[in-house]
Amino acid sequence: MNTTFSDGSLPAVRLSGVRRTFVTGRRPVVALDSVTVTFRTGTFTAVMGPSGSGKSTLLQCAAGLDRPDSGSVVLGNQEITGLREKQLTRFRRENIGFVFQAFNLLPALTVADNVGLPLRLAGAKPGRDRIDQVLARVGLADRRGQRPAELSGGQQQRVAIARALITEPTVIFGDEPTGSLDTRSAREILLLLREAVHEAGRTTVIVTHDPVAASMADRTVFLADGRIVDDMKGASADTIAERMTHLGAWSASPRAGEGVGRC
Ligand SMILES: Nc1ncnc2c1ncn2[C@@H]1O[C@H](COP(=O)(O)OP(=O)(O)OP(=O)(O)O)[C@@H](O)[C@H]1O
Repeated sequence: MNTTFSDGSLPAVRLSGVRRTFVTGRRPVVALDSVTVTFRTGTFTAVMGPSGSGKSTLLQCAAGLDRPDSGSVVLGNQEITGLREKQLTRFRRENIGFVFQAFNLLPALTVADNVGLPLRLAGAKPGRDRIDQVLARVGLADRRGQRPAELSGGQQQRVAIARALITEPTVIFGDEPTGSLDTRSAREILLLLREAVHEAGRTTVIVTHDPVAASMADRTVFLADGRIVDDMKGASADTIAERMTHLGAWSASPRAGEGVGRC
């Protein structure tokens, strides 16, 4: 059951006591250790932490792409951990938008067909006006007939954002959405995500290694060893980078020091 915050806002996503363990070798790896966190409607949150701290697992569980061993995930008013696979797939299609580091566009389809794909998969015929409207929002109105390979990385990611927006999802999840982009394109993508939050009221949660990207979110949640160890609102890139340094992020990560001051 969802509760309302004192300012009247609703939680878009609530994870309660979420635990996720992977067993591959002899010892189980606890990727998430009783994580409880709420993402409010109309907010932009960045999830940071050292490599292997559980960021992607958190995102996957929150988005219903992975199932926790225990605990609950409520998206809007729907508890998703108990849904059967078919119901979950349908729920994801209708309520969640995804943006991945690798864009995940279909190369044989035009930009317009890529953007309309989530509606087609849901059995609806995407209207041309609707697609054009969303493409205009990401600044690609004149690219509707092109194939992804004819676009830059930043433009491809803008197509992926348009595809995520077309169903007007409750939540947009991004797993390192700026990880493959140059500084300028990364900033443009983050501004678009911010616009989706602050102008259209979407809730957005991204995983990032970049303190500058995180500083463009309203809030940064820090993970270490599968637990939430800090939660900052409106922090600067320097403050976020310092926190990451204290978590041993740069020394433990193969991406040592990467990201600071990227955007
Ligand atoms: N499918 C899997 N099978 C086995 N172990 C996994 C699996 N997925 C994640 N893990 C383990 O769970 C832990 C958390 O992984 P996760 O990918 O969530 O971390 P992360 O913070 O996103 O890391 P990175 O920043 O390097 O992408 C790691 O120890 C990882 O090896």
